[in-house]
Amino acid sequence: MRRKLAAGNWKMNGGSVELGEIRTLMGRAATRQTDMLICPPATLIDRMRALLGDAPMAVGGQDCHTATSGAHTGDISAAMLVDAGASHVIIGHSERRQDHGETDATVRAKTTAAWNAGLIAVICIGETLQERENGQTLDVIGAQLSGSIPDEMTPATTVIAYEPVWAIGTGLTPSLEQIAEVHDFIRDQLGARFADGADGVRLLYGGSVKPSNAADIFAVSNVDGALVGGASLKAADFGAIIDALDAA
Ligand SMILES: O=C(CO)COP(=O)(O)O
Repeated sequence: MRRKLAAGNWKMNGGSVELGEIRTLMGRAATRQTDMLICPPATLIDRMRALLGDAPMAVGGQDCHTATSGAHTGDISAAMLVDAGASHVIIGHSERRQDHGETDATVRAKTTAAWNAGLIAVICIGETLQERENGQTLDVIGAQLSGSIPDEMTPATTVIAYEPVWAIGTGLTPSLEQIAEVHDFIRDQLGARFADGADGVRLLYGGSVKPSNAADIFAVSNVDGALVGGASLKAADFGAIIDALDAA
């Protein structure tokens, strides 16, 4: 049985003030029906981990470099994220693919770097609106899966987030049937490629998840949780999403 996971991606938002929002979520972590992960900006990882103390909430980065160290101004290695207190890292978010030209090969190399440092990789995939309108969604997802995930994948080290690019920050979401189609497809693809244990990999849906649509989305087959952007910045909203996941 896969444990559910509520993951928040703060993106390039949040500072000392927003950090305090975490306190109100700490009580919910005690229920442990749903695993919780927050990925704040790298500047907050250390302080967030310290603030959480022993609370069973994971803290993650939003990206890491492929190299372990070296002359890469502005970049952060996976080992540095671990040193700051992170246990997870988001890799291949569509905003990184778009803004920084990250390809499936980049995502694959970063994932290996993350694993080598002991991090759990949250690998993001998803189609653009044009790709969906062209009927290419499953082809795109299939190619991203095979290109982005290294052969050494295990359920313990990997989470996959399906985030349709056109649903991110837009208030738009795919229909429940469309979400089911993609999540079932991802599960099948993983099963075909990774005989052992692919069934244990958690599949998150991301893209305009909010309290009002969370319960419906979490009832969809092969949806094991959510990767939440905007709504994860407000403790009340993220808490309501966690509640929906707990009840699913
Ligand atoms: O990109 C996302 C999470 O990684 C989703 O963002 P929103 O929840 O703001 O649409």
